[in-house]
Amino acid sequence: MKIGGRHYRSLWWSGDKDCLEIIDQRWLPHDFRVAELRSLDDYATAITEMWVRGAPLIGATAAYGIAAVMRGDASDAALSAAYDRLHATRPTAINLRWALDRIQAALVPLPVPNRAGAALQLAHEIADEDVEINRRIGEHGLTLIREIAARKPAGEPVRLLTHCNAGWIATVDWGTATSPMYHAHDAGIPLHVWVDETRPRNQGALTAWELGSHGVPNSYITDNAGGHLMQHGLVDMVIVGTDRTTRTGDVCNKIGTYLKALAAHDNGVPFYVALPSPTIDWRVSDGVSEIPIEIRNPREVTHIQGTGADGIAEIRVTPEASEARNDAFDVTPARLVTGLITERGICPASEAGLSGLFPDMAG
Ligand SMILES: CSC[C@H]1O[C@H](OP(=O)(O)O)[C@H](O)[C@@H]1O
Repeated sequence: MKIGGRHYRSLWWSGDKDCLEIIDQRWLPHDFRVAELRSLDDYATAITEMWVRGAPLIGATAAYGIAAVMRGDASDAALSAAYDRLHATRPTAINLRWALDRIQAALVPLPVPNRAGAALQLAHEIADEDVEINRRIGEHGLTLIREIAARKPAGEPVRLLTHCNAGWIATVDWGTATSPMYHAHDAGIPLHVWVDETRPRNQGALTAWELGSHGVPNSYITDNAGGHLMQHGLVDMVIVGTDRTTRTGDVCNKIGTYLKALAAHDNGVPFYVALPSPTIDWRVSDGVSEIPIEIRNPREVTHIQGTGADGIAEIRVTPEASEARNDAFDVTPARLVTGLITERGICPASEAGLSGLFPDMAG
């Protein structure tokens, strides 16, 4: 992703500073700030407080967190403590466990003196793999957008709707749901993206910011508008990301995704999910009953962050005494999902579909 003409990943290891540098998403879209993560506390705070967010990016950050700890203490005890601390940061995105399990399995058999170097190398590999996975998701998703474009008069934009930010800034690069958008835009296909604001944290503003930075036309809409736009024939396809998808194709994603899927189903609008394979949880079959849903601080609901004459500020939107509940994710049953766009191709949201593409992982 280019910002001001310079290519950035969402995070990168700085050999000079001997730390991980991240784009600190707390201040986006109003301010572009880079933060440095050094200690285990830094990494845990960055994930918990959403300095970095998005399932794939959380996983990559955790891998670098283990690598950072190994540079100081590569003992079994330190590895185990770091795993537990990072695993406890956020419960829903499966990429966190996937990355921690992968790096722990690689390090445990190694002699302690070899672990720091191996951990950093594996963290780099996880980050690089994410970029390639998302690039391929973009290529496969592009075929769907091309098919829609072919049915339209020349020059008429393909209208996509997306929820939350499953974009470049939710991954190391490209994004998942946004990757097909970038590929289609770069291929010259006219697009218009309806971007759900995505209360309570308004991650849609991140999507609007990154799409705008790449020149992709988009409109920021309220979460409640999507169904209405579909009823009026203004949405050709919905494409969202996921934080954890079951082996049967149930899709856990940002709160509100389920409602969009219901509206899409009711209006015959294709509903696709961009799904990197590290986001598949092969251990669970029923998403609604088995996926842990993160309950976040109600303050994220009662207050909203924005910018104005005095810079970035947070204001209360509810009465002082109001209580709030902040479930951060919901689960869309596979029956409402038209298809899953993976790095290996597009498949139905079903156990047969996923195991057909990933026989080496399905077990
Ligand atoms: C490419 S996965 C992005 C996924 O993660 C987001 O959740 P959060 O912002 O809380 O980390 C959202 O569910 C996105 O779809």
